[in-house]
Amino acid sequence: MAGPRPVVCSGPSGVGKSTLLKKLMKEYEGVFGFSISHTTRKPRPGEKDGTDYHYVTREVMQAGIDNGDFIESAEFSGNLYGTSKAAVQEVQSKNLICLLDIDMQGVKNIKKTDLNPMFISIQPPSMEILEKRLRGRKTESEESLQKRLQTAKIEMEFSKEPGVFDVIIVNDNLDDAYVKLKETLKDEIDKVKKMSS
Ligand SMILES: Nc1nc2c(ncn2[C@@H]2O[C@H](COP(=O)(O)OP(=O)(O)O)[C@@H](O)[C@H]2O)c(=O)[nH]1
Ligand SMILES: Nc1ncnc2c1ncn2[C@@H]1O[C@H](COP(=O)(O)OP(=O)(O)O)[C@@H](O)[C@H]1O
Repeated sequence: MAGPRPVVCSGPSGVGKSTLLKKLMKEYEGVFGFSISHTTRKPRPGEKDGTDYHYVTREVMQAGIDNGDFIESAEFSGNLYGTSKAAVQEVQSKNLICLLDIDMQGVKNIKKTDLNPMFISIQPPSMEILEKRLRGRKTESEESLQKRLQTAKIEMEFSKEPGVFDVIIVNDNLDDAYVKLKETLKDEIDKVKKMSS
């Protein structure tokens, strides 16, 4: 039987998706499970293979895609990213709320599947603040940063299309955005807690 309804979080690079999702998983251990995507990008300092992503070569990833192992996949800023069927099944088999952190193309493609998640858009207060956060993270080269900012503009336009997202959260003050995220997910959190008690 299918578990609780999955949750998709999407938004431009540097907006704070990972920060918010990590907070959520820390506070609600045993409620949420992260869908660990595959990517061809290199791990950043502090990122762990099998926790943040499965880091693979383009050849391995493409073979998996050709083999039908992925629910969706996309090219983002020169790298491949994708959600494997196994990643989602792993979380759902434990009856946890499956959290997916995916880009705009992933959102479009997931809408064509029967996953039926809640779609949440995380937005920056402004493009200036987004750039400041991305620079402050110190993970990107100038070239990668510019690419991400270009894509961010397209993602921001997409998020304004009616009916794409169920909820829009502006991540200005982190604590406020986190409270809004928790409020959005309150009913699902309560359901999972009740089932496991
Ligand atoms: N379509 C899709 N996008 C993904 C997947 N995993 C991560 N992404 C997106 O890829 C983009 C780049 O992710 P990442 O390299 O970790 O950079 P960050 O967003 O700046 O932390 C982000 O928009 C993620 O949401 C996936 O499995 N599928
Ligand atoms: N509300 C916020 N105010 C200030 N800085 C933030 C806020 N949310 C996240 N950050 C910082 O912005 C940077 C990008 O956040 P991150 O979670 O990596 O974004 P994403 O996963 O969306 O790419 C990180 O350095 C993070 O600590």
